[in-house]
Amino acid sequence: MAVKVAPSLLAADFGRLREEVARVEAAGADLLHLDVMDGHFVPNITFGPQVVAALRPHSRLPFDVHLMIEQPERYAEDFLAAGADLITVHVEAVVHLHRLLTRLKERGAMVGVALNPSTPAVMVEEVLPLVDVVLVMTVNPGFGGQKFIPEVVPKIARLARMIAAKEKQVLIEVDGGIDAATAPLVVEAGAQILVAGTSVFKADKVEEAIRALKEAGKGVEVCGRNADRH
Ligand SMILES: O=C(CO)[C@@H](O)[C@H](O)COP(=O)(O)O
Ligand SMILES: [Fe+2]
Repeated sequence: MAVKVAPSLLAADFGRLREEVARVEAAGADLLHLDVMDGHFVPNITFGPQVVAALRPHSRLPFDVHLMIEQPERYAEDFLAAGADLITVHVEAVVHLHRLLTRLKERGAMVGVALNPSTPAVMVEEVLPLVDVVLVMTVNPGFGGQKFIPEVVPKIARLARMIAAKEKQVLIEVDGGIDAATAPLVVEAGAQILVAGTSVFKADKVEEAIRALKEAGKGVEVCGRNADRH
């Protein structure tokens, strides 16, 4: 499968969100990554479902909503109603994860589970049959423009092996500090969706930045086989 690129709106100009979405869509983005932060789970606050709903009519891209909030079970359905296609919750933020994922799947959503850099891969093993995506944070969540944490790469490979053993299609998404230099490392370990904020929105040429991320995936076999090297 070709690597997909999900520009993170966190690095966009918040005064011109609609134009910024159009800019990355025209430049070849595959999904739009929307970071929701509550000032509790992470030390930063972004936006709520109203912003997602306001952007929804202006883009054909699948909306990939990354909830960095406590008690996501209180708000996840509001984001679905606002137009999220894929909704991702942090395993560290939910007590009854199986219940929440089941409820969201029943609503027809694509669902993801996210892991902070310090959270082991095994924390998602029991819910793999319920999810479409595992989001591996390659920075500590809360801010854009942080430095990629290379120690997370072996966890991507472990997850890829875990998924291959279950014979269920689950995509691995990576988020934080992804650019043309770090993308090959995560793709080789098994990542299939690359979230990129700074390296896309702050690039001189957005189209070239997206192309460079996709190129990073070419010639690298993904998902499981290369994972054995780690
Ligand atoms: O979820 C987050 C941060 O918590 C990310 O989605 C960032 O927005 C990625 O930004 P860059 O590291 O690519 O600048
Ligand atoms: Fe994110």
